[in-house]
Amino acid sequence: MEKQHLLEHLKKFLTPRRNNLFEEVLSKRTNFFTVVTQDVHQLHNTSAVIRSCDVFGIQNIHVIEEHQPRRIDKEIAMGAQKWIDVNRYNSTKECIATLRQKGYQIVATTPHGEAWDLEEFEISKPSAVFFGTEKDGLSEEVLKEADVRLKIPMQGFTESLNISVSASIILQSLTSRLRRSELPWQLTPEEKLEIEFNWTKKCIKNSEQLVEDYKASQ
Ligand SMILES: C[S@@+](CC[C@H](N)C(=O)[O-])C[C@H]1O[C@@H](n2cnc3c(N)ncnc32)[C@H](O)[C@@H]1O
Repeated sequence: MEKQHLLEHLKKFLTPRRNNLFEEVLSKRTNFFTVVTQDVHQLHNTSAVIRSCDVFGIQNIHVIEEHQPRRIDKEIAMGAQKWIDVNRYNSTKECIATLRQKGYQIVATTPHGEAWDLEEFEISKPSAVFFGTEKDGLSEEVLKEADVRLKIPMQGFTESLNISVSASIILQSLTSRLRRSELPWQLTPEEKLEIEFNWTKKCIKNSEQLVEDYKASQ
């Protein structure tokens, strides 16, 4: 309740247009699907995936950096990382365990072998959708651990799609079907409050001071 009051206070420092936009975007956000990248080499690829998460309404992305440095390309994400929760891991094992604990099935995307075609993939379960590196794809560890494998059917000579292109195609399909379904895909009121609070704070220059002043005045 205190956070709700604090948010109402902070919202006075934003324009009505900005506050309405936050509410509109939040009403379309989901945690029903979440995205995971595993040791992606090219920063612009990770950043492009983050940007697609924002566009398709995925609130959380999980970035595994077991063999890659911890950097995200701000320019290419076009500021999208400001609106998305980026969860970082040093180990694939830890990431999988965390996501399973949150109730996600593990979905490995791959251009090879036995896998569900995207349009036939059953969307009824909360899913963490894993994407692999540019050269080698997902590790054996993820492919073995996965509950389901998923592929975008390809008709040409090329062996695979670029990772960020495949993330966009998959997210577009999954989220459009999800929003047409009766599944409980929307964020909870608690999640919405937390996210709107963080977004609002990020848009106000002296937000920390305003929060302190407000608390002191109560
Ligand atoms: C450039 S591909 C990796 C190619 C790699 N040689 C391999 O064997 O997987 C990078 C990532 O994009 C995704 N991807 C690419 N093409 C795909 C397809 N047709 N279906 C599903 N995912 C795909 C997968 O996550 C893959 O790990």
